[in-house]
Amino acid sequence: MTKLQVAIDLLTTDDALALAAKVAPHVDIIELGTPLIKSEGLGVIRAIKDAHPDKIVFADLKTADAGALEAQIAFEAGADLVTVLGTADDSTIVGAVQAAQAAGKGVVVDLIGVADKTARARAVTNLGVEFVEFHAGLDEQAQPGFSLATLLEAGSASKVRFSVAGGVNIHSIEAVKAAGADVAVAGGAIYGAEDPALAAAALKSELN
Ligand SMILES: O=C([C@H](O)CO)[C@H](O)[C@H](O)COP(=O)(O)O
Repeated sequence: MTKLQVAIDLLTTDDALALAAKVAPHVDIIELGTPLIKSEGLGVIRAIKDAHPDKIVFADLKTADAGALEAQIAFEAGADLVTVLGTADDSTIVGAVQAAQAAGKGVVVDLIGVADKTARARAVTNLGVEFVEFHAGLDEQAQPGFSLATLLEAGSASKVRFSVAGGVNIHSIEAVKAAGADVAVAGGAIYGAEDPALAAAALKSELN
């Protein structure tokens, strides 16, 4: 079954905790967004893991270098999964994977900015990552003509374990599931909703 991941792109630990409390019953994975971690530091990872020990806590580090070190400090702070950029050198990904294996945790490779996402997804899967994120970032989503469909086609073609992030919402989540994604990531569709719990529940029900 496709899991639901909420991406918390808010800027304070208090706001992240408040949102997580509302949506946790409806999601499988709680993601601390890159801007949140940059704003609050690793303490926000510990705060969310302490509040939700039963959830998979995903630290969206978007690591580009020093893979082992960055992964290790996030795992020590309570993260279960960390992201490394697909544009990083293979040695950075391997370093993070080694830190994950030592901690009994996992690495996700974020394909944001990668030209041939399908080929890179296959290559990094061979390095031992948990899954690969087919991701169109917030800036790419804002470009005229952006389409999630291209991302879904690339994910399906990869034949590896993958998640999809790129403005996934109630209108597109069924297509994400149909594409064979292991995880559907939704940020703005949940934290930007008038009732985030209701929005998360509606997204989850599309995946069941
Ligand atoms: O990873 C993300 C982005 O780079 C900012 O950190 C988002 O969390 C991801 O794109 C999911 O958010 P939505 O696109 O708003 O669904």
